Amino acid sequence: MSENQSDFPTIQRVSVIGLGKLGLCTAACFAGAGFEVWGYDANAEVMQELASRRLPIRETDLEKLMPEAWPNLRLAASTEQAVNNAQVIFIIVPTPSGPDGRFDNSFIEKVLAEIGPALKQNYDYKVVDVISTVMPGSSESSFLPLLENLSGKKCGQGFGLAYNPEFIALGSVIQNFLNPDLVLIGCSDQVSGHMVSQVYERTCRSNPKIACMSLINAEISKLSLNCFVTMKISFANELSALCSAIPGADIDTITDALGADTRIGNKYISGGLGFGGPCFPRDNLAFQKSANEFQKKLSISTSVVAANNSVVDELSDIIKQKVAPGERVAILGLSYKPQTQIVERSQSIDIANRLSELGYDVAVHDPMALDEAAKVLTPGMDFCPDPMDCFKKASAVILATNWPEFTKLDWERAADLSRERPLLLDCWRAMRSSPPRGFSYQAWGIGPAADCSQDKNGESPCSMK
Ligand SMILES: NC(=O)c1ccc[n+]([C@@H]2O[C@H](COP(=O)([O-])OP(=O)(O)OC[C@H]3O[C@@H](n4cnc5c(N)ncnc54)[C@H](O)[C@@H]3O)[C@@H](O)[C@H]2O)c1
Ligand SMILES: O=c1ccn([C@@H]2O[C@H](COP(=O)(O)OP(=O)(O)O[C@H]3O[C@H](CO)[C@@H](O)[C@H](O)[C@H]3O)[C@@H](O)[C@H]2O)c(=O)[nH]1
Repeated sequence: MSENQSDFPTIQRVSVIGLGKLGLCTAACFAGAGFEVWGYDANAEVMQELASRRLPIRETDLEKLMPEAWPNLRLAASTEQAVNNAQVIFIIVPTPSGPDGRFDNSFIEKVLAEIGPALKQNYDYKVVDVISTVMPGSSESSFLPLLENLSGKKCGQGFGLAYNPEFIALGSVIQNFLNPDLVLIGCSDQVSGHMVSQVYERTCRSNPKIACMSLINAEISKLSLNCFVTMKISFANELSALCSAIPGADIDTITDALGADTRIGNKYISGGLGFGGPCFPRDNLAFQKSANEFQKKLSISTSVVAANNSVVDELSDIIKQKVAPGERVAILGLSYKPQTQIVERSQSIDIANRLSELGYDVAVHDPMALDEAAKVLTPGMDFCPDPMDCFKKASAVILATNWPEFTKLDWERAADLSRERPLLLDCWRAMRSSPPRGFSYQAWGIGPAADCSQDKNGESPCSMK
């Protein structure tokens, strides 16, 4: 294959199959960059909403992007039409984790079963690009043979295959998509790699590194990257536990210094409650499972999961030491991170359930996630749409998810409603600079001598960073 750029087709038309939380944002970003985008989702309600120019999902900046995107966004009537009308076909359907921790490819395979016959009828070179997170080895062992069988064409000659996972966090999907550090493209052949690269070169505003590699290397890279980041998070969280036990220690001072070393970097070392959500916890398990299939063990990844699980033990131990079972513990924040109603694998939920099992009277509040939380919390907890109701006769309050709203609560009233001087356990040190009066304030990651409520001059040593 020649290296001459003019040998590669210019990309003007793409399609996106699966218009969910990631897919719709992807389609909007490509359309906003000027591509003709053909979107298709199997859910008729999603298609109806979009046909009426309503957004079926909420994501920061999506609405702002749509005036540029709508004119280029077309709705396909079927997968077949999405294939016929595009040069690159992006697939972003769910890959739920099975009971053994492996990602399930059945949604992708269902889409490929429709794409294969459509490729057969087309004579131009099209690239099928899987964005959904998959197990290493899926492209070569499953996707490629399926497409070859159904299209009657050879991959790399009659069509191309790419695996091109995204590194985007919910709540900042658009920002992350348009300004990535890295675009990862696994491809079956050089032409496919160039075709997919072109789409990102035109769409991304951050001039990212575009890493083109084999399909298997991209599959391993995706899981490695996420698991490496969780290792950083868990390292900082273990350090937080250690600092909590050492007089005078301060996690924020330490991680500020560590983060200044560019070998470490200052992102994802907050020292908090631990990671949850629909991605990180699943990725570690899938990575371990994948290694097992090659008769290898990933001891670091295993330890990361154990360290992440231990945060709940550490925090419930603090409560057990200071509050007797039967007393009321208020938990503020249930979603796995602020600004979302997603509670999947949320550490806050795990803490609430643990304390309830231990016999505490648990009251919960979240600005957005109460309804979702009700589906996964142990029955019998007190659900408080008004956060003030949580404080009534509470002996302890855990600031679990770092919603900015919580620092702005009427803390004087909260203290009045609670029992005499309740424990306020601040998992993210959100209120360390001005701990509310009337509470016994304990910031996770701050050693005992720096306990803000014990300063003899009436000043807060926690503000002395
Ligand atoms: N959401 C994230 O932050 C994120 C980040 C990185 C990677 N991912 C990965 O992206 C994939 C999708 O995640 P999501 O959060 O967008 O999921 P989602 O459930 O929000 O959306 C998936 C969409 O696919 C549609 N769909 C299912 N089967 C289909 C079919 N046969 N044809 C057409 N449409 C079909 C569904 O109707 C749904 O709208 C997953 O593999 C996930 O792991 C997600
Ligand atoms: O210093 C930190 C930073 C994050 N977290 C936790 O980590 C989890 C994940 O947070 P975030 O990365 O903001 O959200 P996700 O939407 O889960 O995004 C992750 O998962 C996606 C799916 O794989 C990837 O695409 C993203 O790159 C990756 O950041 C949350 O529970 C956070 O509270 C910490 O505990 N400490």
